[in-house]
Formats: sequence, structure tokens, C-alpha cells
Amino acid sequence: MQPLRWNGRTLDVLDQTKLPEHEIWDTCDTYELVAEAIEKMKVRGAPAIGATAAYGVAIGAQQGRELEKGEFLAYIDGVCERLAKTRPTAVNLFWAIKRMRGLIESNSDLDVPALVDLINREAELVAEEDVRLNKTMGQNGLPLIPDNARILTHCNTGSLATVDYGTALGVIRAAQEAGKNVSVYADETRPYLQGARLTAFELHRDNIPVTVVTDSMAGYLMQQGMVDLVIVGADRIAANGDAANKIGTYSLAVLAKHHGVPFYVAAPMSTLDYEMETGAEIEIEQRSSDEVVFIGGQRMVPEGVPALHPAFDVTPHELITAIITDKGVVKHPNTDTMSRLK
Ligand SMILES: CSC[C@H]1O[C@H](OP(=O)(O)O)[C@H](O)[C@@H]1O
Repeated sequence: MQPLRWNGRTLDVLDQTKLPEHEIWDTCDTYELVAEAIEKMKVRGAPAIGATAAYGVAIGAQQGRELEKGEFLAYIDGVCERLAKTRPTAVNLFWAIKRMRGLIESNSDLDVPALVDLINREAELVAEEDVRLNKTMGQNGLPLIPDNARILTHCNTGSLATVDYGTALGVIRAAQEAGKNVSVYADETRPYLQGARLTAFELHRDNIPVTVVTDSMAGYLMQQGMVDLVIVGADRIAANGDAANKIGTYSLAVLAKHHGVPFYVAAPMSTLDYEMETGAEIEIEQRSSDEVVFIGGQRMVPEGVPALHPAFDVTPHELITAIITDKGVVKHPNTDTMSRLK
């Protein structure tokens, strides 16, 4: 199930906060509505956020179609700034905005209508490329997935986290499509429950055997020999291979190392941030503690008791067996091996 529907003018966003029970689509006909959809995590997942931001710039450009050239360029810069403020960790957001800005700067001689059409087309290209690259990544990861693999994954890295097909779930899909008999344990992934609500939803629809487990069960599953490999996504990968991903990923990597279970990260090249030397520099989004305190509107923490909500953590490259990208697989990632992907 794809999370975005583009008709050339407006963007319909599948409201993922309402899944799996309700399939509700929100129409974004202004860039502000696009920004709010990202901030409220109606759409989430690094590549999906990047594509959504690109469409947000395109919708903003259409809104400014009647402006004079100079006003338009200043206005579209403001649109980009607004979208860049939505969420800090997933580099795909900034990669997409930088790509749109670069296109505008290198074509600033065009008149406004021509620029608007060019921006529209570029946003569509970002989305089309994402699907193609995810499928390539799936094929690149295939050799790492043995037949009958029992796979543990975290959060949601499927079609709902991308334009379609997925990153880590894309590798799992490729394995199933290749006839491998794979099964998945999906961490529920508190507090937003991407695993229970989204990954289980996607895999069940695709007839990929999936069992939901609580985040605290990962160690038990590995201790019982029930997991053959772990595969997760990423929101930003530093030049040395340190990977920022949903909170709880680092704990999985430590457990996997202790139990000798391979730990894979799957991410497109748009998630690699070569300007960031190590993961220590990655900004970790701190979201509202209400997202921890309340589940489905029901209070789980006593009034007056604070709760933390770091939305991501960073897994050191030493704990990562291999990073799977659309350009190839980096085993034992470090600054040197990662540099060869450039
Ligand atoms: C395919 S990347 C998905 C990536 O994004 C998720 O974060 P969020 O749901 O907060 O956007 C999580 O880190 C996934 O691994």
C-alpha cells in the first residue's frame, strides 16, 4: 500500500496515525498542510518524508505561480525553510529539499510558470526513483537472506515508509519474490507502534508470515535461537557507517552482537550523509512525551509523572554486519569501506 497519491497538483497522504483500523486520506493542497502531515507523522519513514517534502515544494510553487520572478524565488525559499523545520533526523528530508533548491537555482533564468512545471516534474522524479532504487536495494540484499530465514525487524521500513516497496522490508519482499520461505518477527516499536500497526499490516496483506512481538522480547527470541538475522532501516547514516534509526534499534544491535546474529541496515543512498563524519553528530528528534504517556487516547502514565521520548538512537558501525544500499552492500562498514560507495 503506497502512502502517497499525487495527481499533478495536490498530494493525498494516507494518515498512518489511523492505521491499521482506518484507511483515511488527507488532501494536501498547500505546502503548510504537507509540512503538518510530516510533523504529525501522518506520513513518516525517511524516504517517504523526502518524497513528501519534494511534493510540498511543488505544491508551494504552484501556490506562488502568480508572483513576479524575484518574489517567487524569495517565496519558494520560505517554502523550503518551512519544510526543513518539520523533523530533524531523517536526512532524506534535507536531501530532497537541497535537490529541489539546486534545480531552482540552476534554472533561475526561466519564467515562473516554466519553473513551476520543472519543480513539479522533479518531485515526480524523486518519487519514481525511490521505488526503482528500493527494488534494486532488495536485489542487492537478497544474497544475505537464507531460505527459511526467521527475521527480526524494527519499526516500519516498508511501502508505508517509502514511496513503495520499502527498504529493509523491500529486502524481505525480494526474498519472498525469489521463492525464499522467510518469516518475520515485527517489533511493535513503542511508542508510535510502527511495527504492530504498520509492518504487520503490510506483511499480512502481502502474505509474508509475520508475528508481532513487544520490543522487550528481542533478547528472549535471540537467546532461544529463534532469530537468524535482524534487518532494519535508517534515517541517517554517517560517513563511518554509524546509523540513526528508530529508538530501540541500538538495543537490538547490542543483543545481536552478543548472540552472534547478523545485523543488517538497509537504506538508499539518499540516507547516507557523507558530510557527517560520525553518528555522534546526528540530531536525535525529541518528540512530545504525550506520545509515550497516551496510547489510543488512554493515559498509561500517572498524571504529573514525566516521560522521555527520544524518537531515534544511533547504532555504532562496529555493531553493523553490513549496510545494504541501492549502489551495493558494504560489509563491516567503516569510513574506508563506506567511502567506496560514493
Ligand atoms: C525506510 S526508513 C524508515 C525509518 O523511519 C522510521 O522513523 P519514523 O517512523 O519516525 O519516520 C524508522 O526509523 C524507520 O527505520
